[in-house]
Amino acid sequence: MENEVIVKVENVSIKFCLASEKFDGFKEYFIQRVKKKITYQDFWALQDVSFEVYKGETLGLIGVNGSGKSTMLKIIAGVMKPTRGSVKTSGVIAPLIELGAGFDFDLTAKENVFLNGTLLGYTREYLEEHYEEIVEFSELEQFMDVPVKNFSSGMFSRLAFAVATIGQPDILIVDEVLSVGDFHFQQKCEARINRMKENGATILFVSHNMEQVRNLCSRIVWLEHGRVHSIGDADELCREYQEAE
Ligand SMILES: Nc1ncnc2c1ncn2[C@@H]1O[C@H](COP(=O)(O)OP(=O)(O)OP(=O)(O)O)[C@@H](O)[C@H]1O
Repeated sequence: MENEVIVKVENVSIKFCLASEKFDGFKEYFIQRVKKKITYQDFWALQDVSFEVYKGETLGLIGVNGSGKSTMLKIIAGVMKPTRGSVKTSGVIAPLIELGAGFDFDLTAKENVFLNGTLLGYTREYLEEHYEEIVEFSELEQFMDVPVKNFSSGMFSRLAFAVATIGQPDILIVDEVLSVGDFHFQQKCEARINRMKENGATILFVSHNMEQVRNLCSRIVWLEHGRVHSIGDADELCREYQEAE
């Protein structure tokens, strides 16, 4: 169906309570809390954000640091609940948000493929079937029996990306993960995302790399201080955004 809405974000706002003081540790925080000496301030990270994502499109979220992009993606992924408003999604979502969040550093790369893959919802059979593909994509053939605590951050990210992207989700959420790894690996990641796109996935993409945003996205939602600044064509808004920076 043409222009089928697959993600509908309606009047989303989210409030965080920020402590007005900083504490050196939990003990100090606890004492001050018991003494009722802590005051809290409301901070609205997103205010009244609405937009729609159409099936098969790649939509980019842009905005300066702290404008609310990651928070918006986490709400769409279901990791956070909005204080007000609603998000409706249809289909399977693969969130590439905090890569390797479920990894156990004492386990080997191979053990982590099965641990993390299971956490991401893949069955053991599916993981066994795709194991070689994961190893090949991450280019870590010689390191699969090494505990991941000995991995460099690039090696770690390569493995985490390879595991997280073996499926074909309906909605792929990509938050800054293309900045991981070296240039060669970034290109491989971009190609894999493009393949998912060709296979019909709808993609929500956050990056500070405007070239990547232009390459992958057709439409943009530009956030400013947690509000929608504008929504429109990727080339046009990327140009305007870069000129405003
Ligand atoms: N769990 C939280 N508790 C308190 N404040 C938070 C929390 N998560 C995010 N924030 C605040 O919400 C605002 C938006 O953060 P967010 O990470 O969504 O921004 P962003 O646009 O993704 O930034 P960046 O480009 O730096 O990744 C920031 O001011 C951040 O400090």
